[in-house]
Amino acid sequence: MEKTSADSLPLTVNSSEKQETVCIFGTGDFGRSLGLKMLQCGYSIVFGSRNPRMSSLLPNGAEVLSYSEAAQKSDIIILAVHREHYDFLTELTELLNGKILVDISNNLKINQYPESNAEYLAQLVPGAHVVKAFNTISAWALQSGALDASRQVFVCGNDSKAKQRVMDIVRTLGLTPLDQGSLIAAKEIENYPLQLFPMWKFPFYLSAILCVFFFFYCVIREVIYPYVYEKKDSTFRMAISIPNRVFPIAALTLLALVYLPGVIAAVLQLYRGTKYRRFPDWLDHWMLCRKQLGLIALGFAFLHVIYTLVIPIRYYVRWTLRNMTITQVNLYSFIFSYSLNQRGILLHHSPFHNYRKKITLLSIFIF
Ligand SMILES: NC(=O)C1=CN([C@@H]2O[C@H](COP(=O)(O)OP(=O)(O)OC[C@H]3O[C@@H](n4cnc5c(N)ncnc54)[C@H](OP(=O)(O)O)[C@@H]3O)[C@@H](O)[C@H]2O)C=CC1
Ligand SMILES: [Fe+3]
Repeated sequence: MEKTSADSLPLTVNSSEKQETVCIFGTGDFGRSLGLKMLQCGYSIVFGSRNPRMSSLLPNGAEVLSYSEAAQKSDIIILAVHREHYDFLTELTELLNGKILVDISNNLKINQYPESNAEYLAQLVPGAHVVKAFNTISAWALQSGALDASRQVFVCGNDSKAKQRVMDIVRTLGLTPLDQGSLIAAKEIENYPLQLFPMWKFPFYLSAILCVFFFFYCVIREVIYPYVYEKKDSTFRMAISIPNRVFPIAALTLLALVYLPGVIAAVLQLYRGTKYRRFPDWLDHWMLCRKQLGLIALGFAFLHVIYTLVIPIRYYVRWTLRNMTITQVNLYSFIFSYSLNQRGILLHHSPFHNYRKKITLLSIFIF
């Protein structure tokens, strides 16, 4: 009873090829979004549901059956059900023997259960090949297509063939699979969505270290050194001048760190003579957080702009300018008075004396 609609036209698979059937258990938000995306990418979808007749809003072209009927239609089953409701699977253990079960579930708290949801699933259905995937992709991102922020799908599992098949699906959906190893890694993967900004940790620490280093370097050069050698107190520089020197240095250093891993990767590929070998972990991680490094660099550049705009209105700068003006006005009026004096005009009885004061006050007001 398969319907075809514009929604379900294959984008990446040749329509003459036989469509691979994938089963999705659960017709909730995530199940529906994933089902629609997979239909669009050329898969044939069978939903498993507690109430196949009641299920509404399902994408056109998908079949809805009971859990046991749906399980028989495919050897790969994606579980879009919360962990707390996994119990019903124990009745299906026979049916699920040898099948690939994809666990996409998340928890509400970090380390909520002693074992990961994927490992729990593997215990419930020992005959199935459990693979963890998709938990870092939201239903909204799948629907809206706004996947730029979360293209990465972390995949792990004990059976390499099963894992490979899931990674193929991930690629077909236009996402990037990242092999995280065996099912033990599931616990960490399940914690990712609960950690605030996981990819921001390294860039954040790095920029903090850079700032502290350059700040102390500038303090030594511009505050401690003048104090020791000239007994000059320049501590006020620590508020604006020095940070305004640190921000652009940090921004440029971070920008360089955004481009550097690409160059290292290119050199490594040339050296190895192939682009099909994994980069070392440190380079992989560095490449993955380039966007964050770039955004922090942009933040520093922005701070540099604000501080640069603030500098001319600072008391110290205004005071220096005023002093300079007063000195200049005094000098010119002295020269002027001197030349008048030379011509025999009595300085203190002439109107120029008062005039000189006015010029000085006017200049101060202007500056
Ligand atoms: N929503 C999201 O953005 C994301 C969700 N996930 C994970 O996907 C899984 C599903 O999430 P989501 O679709 O949002 O959740 P929903 O609550 O929208 O859907 C859960 C589905 O589970 C099925 N189900 C099976 N047994 C039960 C039961 N006893 N009680 C209630 N429902 C049951 C139901 O389908 P039916 O009625 O057809 O039987 C239900 O629609 C969760 O594990 C979640 O952590 C992961 C990443 C993102
Ligand atoms: Fe500048």
